[in-house]
Amino acid sequence: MPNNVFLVGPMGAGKSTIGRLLAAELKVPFYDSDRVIEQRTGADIPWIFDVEGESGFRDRESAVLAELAEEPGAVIATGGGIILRPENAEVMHRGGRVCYLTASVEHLVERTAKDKKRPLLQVDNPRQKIVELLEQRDPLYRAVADWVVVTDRRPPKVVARDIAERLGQD
Ligand SMILES: Nc1ncnc2c1ncn2[C@@H]1O[C@H](COP(=O)(O)OP(=O)(O)O)[C@@H](O)[C@H]1O
Ligand SMILES: O=C(O)C1=C[C@@H](OP(=O)(O)O)[C@@H](O)[C@H](O)C1
Ligand SMILES: [Mg+2]
Repeated sequence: MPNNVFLVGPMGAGKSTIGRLLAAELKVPFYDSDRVIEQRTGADIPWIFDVEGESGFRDRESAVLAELAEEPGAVIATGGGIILRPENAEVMHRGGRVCYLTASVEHLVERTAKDKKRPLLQVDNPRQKIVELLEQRDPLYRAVADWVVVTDRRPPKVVARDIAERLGQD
């Protein structure tokens, strides 16, 4: 039975940042599904969205997730849209435990404003887009998650330790 930890949640929740720290804390490998998709494609995410569309990106994302879920014990940061395809929820359940990382809209807006690598947020009103995505996706994150961790006003290292402790209790 694989014993991976999957981090799910909205853009800016800290999945990539906290995932890396959590893996170091647990001394297990770390994978960020977005980075693996970019390696396999030989192009970055904005290029994939531009040329292949969101559905092309989702196809690649599901294939990479299925591959990473075969790891025996790793921390896997997913992209914010991983829960859009129901089969991905199944794959994560079979592959280990799922932690839903989230934060207030204010924090998500602030944390995602710094770079332009998220195609879905390159709109006139990213805040409104974040709110809409959360409304659509929050129930899906909750449905797949074994537990929820709020990252507001807590540095990534503290959140990583909190998750590591929680994993040790299970
Ligand atoms: N708990 C936190 N407190 C403050 N800043 C954070 C926190 N978690 C992440 N960040 C910052 O927010 C930005 C987005 O984080 P990232 O890990 O890429 O999120 P995600 O992968 O969930 O989209 C990065 O600049 C990161 O340093
Ligand atoms: O929410 C989404 O649909 C997406 C989130 C991104 O990952 P992060 O959640 O790590 O920013 C990345 O997969 C892509 O831009 C699409
Ligand atoms: Mg990320």
